[in-house]
Amino acid sequence: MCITFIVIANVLLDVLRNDYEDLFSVFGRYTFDTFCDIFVGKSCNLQTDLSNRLIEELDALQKYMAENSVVAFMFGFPLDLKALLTNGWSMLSLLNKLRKLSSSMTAFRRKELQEYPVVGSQLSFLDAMISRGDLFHPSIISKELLIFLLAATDTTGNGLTFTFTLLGMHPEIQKKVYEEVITEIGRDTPIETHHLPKLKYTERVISESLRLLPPVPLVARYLNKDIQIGDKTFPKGANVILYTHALHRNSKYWPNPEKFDPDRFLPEEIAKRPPYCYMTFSGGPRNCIGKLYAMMSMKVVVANVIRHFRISSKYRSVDEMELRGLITMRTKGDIDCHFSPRN
Ligand code: HEM
Repeated sequence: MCITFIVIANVLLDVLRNDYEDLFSVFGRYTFDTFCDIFVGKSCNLQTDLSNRLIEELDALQKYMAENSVVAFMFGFPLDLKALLTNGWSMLSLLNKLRKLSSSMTAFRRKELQEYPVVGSQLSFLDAMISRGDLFHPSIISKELLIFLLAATDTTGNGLTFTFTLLGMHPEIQKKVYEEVITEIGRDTPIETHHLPKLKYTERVISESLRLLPPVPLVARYLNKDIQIGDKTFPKGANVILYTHALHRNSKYWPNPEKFDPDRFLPEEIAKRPPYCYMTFSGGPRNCIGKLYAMMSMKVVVANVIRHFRISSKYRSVDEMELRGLITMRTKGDIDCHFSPRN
């Protein structure tokens, strides 16, 4: 898996050397390409094929879905009529396009597997589902694939965009990450799986970035029984939103919460906090299944990019970013973060 991240992260270096439109799309394209290789077993090359607008379309879809569901959630209507009339058709046609994409990926892989069977660790996630027809009915395989595609792409892509921006805002922290990467891996040595556990400071930086700017700012639950919290009862049947973004800025758990301080994630500091005050990947039985995959992917990219580029940003505090929290969080417009090649 690590080798796929590396190969695709090397293409990313070329992307960053040239002009690009929007940084969220750049990292979204990287995550989508790794997803296709690892989960589907098919290269998609979105990083180089800029005519393919899938990442931008995913963002538009999210906007439409959020407009509909937020109002539905607030007023209990099944859908917001105004939003539905203005963008309902676009939303449905984008959803349909994604369903078709996921079905065609499944059909493609099913055919390939018949012609060139693969076994064991060579199986992609999709191959594994296809080859276990006893567990996965064909009709649910492409739906599962689509859920993973949606859950994996924006989240990791936005997390990377925020991490680099925070590194650009904090040159002293950037220097420490650079030094760790050069000491533990070197400038040109290909990154391998065994290097990753050594990047302890880099990992703290990523965790802290995901605290301060969580790519998924909230999680939702439907209560199937009454829940008592302190002196409040939340009734059965209610929809509840847990606002991760606010929890991560609560000074009771995170002193000076707006400060970017990776040492909050030193083992001894983690031990001082209740575990559920860090909800980037949610918690409990329905937490994020892709957490380790995401952390591995992000570590590879941060290490590979930082040894080739200096990063800068004009922001002096996270308050200066105009954030837009829908299903995932990003900035309203372009984010200010720049990459200049190291000599
Ligand atoms: C930085 C990157 C990521 C973040 C911040 C993130 C965060 C989350 C959060 C907050 C949830 C909601 C869980 C809940 O409702 O309690 C979730 C669900 C999920 N995530 Fe992630 N995720 C990330 C990357 C990934 C990746 C890379 C994958 C796939 C490889 C993935 C797959 C999933 C799936 C399938 C679910 C649904 C789980 C379920 O409902 O049972 N995520 N993620």
